[in-house]
Amino acid sequence: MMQVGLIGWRGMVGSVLMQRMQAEGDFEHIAPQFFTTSAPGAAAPPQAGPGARLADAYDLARLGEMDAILTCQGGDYTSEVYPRLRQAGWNGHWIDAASTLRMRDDAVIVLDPVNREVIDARLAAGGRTWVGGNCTVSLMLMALGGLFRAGLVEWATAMTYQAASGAGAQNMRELITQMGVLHASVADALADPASAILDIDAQVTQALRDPSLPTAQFGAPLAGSLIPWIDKEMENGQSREEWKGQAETNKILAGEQVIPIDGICVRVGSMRCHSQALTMKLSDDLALDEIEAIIAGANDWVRVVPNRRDDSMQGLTPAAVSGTLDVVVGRLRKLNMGSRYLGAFTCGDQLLWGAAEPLRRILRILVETGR
Ligand SMILES: NC(=O)C1=CN([C@@H]2O[C@H](COP(=O)(O)OP(=O)(O)OC[C@H]3O[C@@H](n4cnc5c(N)ncnc54)[C@H](OP(=O)(O)O)[C@@H]3O)[C@@H](O)[C@H]2O)C=CC1
Ligand SMILES: N[C@@H](CC(=O)OP(=O)(O)O)C(=O)O
Repeated sequence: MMQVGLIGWRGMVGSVLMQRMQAEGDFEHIAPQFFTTSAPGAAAPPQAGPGARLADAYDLARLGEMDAILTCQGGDYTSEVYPRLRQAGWNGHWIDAASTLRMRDDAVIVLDPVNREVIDARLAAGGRTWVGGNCTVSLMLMALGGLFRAGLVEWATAMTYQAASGAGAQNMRELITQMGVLHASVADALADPASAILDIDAQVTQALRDPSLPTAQFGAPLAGSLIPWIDKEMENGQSREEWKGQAETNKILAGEQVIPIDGICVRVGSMRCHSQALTMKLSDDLALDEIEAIIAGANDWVRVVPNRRDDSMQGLTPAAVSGTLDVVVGRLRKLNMGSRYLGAFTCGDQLLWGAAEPLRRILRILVETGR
């Protein structure tokens, strides 16, 4: 059985990964060894078998015994351990949630419902480094990969509405705490049907701007507001999250021509679903029902939501898809700019297809192909 080292398994992404691996019976096909950066020697999760202990995630010798290592520990861990392990001659499979290695030539960004043939080609060529994509990019391609793969997208803009979870567990907590503070600031007035809404609004705005509102994680109020910047600044005026849109999409698709992709990435008060409003220029003037069929036929998880008010309000939202593997696409229509300009709105769980699921699936592919 394949010896698989798991690192970062108790973090937020790692916990979702563990749930999915358990649900899909993945542990029956591997011999797991759980590692830790904080508590070597402590009891390992039950999947490791009776009496199993956590190994030290910085113990290169122990890591080197693994056939595959799957880490959700973060970029600092990858930067510290990956080069040293490879320099020491370790030739196992490294599977990673962090962005650190994504753009390296020897790494494949894995999203097998979209780029299985890229994965297979690299496997056949002896590939050993597999990295999950940026959540926004992976979710866009799960939603609209059919159009991209059919060569129909000349360019695209993605205007995003990204969940707190993309910034980490502490940020999710801070969002809810902010919501609570705002509510508490007007709870009495809310309970009184006769109170004036403009007074309530003024109190909420005051609470939003008050230095006592907890903002240590986001650096700004998110509840009752939004934050139009995600990740670092690039010199060209993009945020790094926006830069990833074109860079990672084109690497995943591995096409011959670069498809221009750009947009503005915005953090909103959603818990764990990223949404995106897209404009695409198509290379062909296809009928809308043909477009919908191409999108819907691309993989088993994408679901086209009819462009109707009720369907959109009930089915095309974080509330509808959170915690599921469904990736919904709707608001599909030709825009006023012309018949080759398509509008779309998509939503998906950023901890599932945006983070854990592509990693779980590449591990399963490695197990099944015996590479
Ligand atoms: N958040 C996201 O949406 C995405 C994240 N990623 C990548 O995944 C990495 C990990 O992200 P995320 O899962 O959010 O990170 P977390 O902060 O939730 O977990 C990272 C590690 O922190 C340690 N830790 C310390 N205290 C706790 C605690 N109370 N509960 C759980 N773990 C704790 C654990 O290491 P130990 O057990 O060794 O102590 C854990 O593995 C990111 O750095 C990023 O590179 C990729 C895609 C999306
Ligand atoms: N940056 C994403 C989360 C993510 O996937 O990041 P990365 O590309 O570093 O894995 C967000 O904040 O929503």
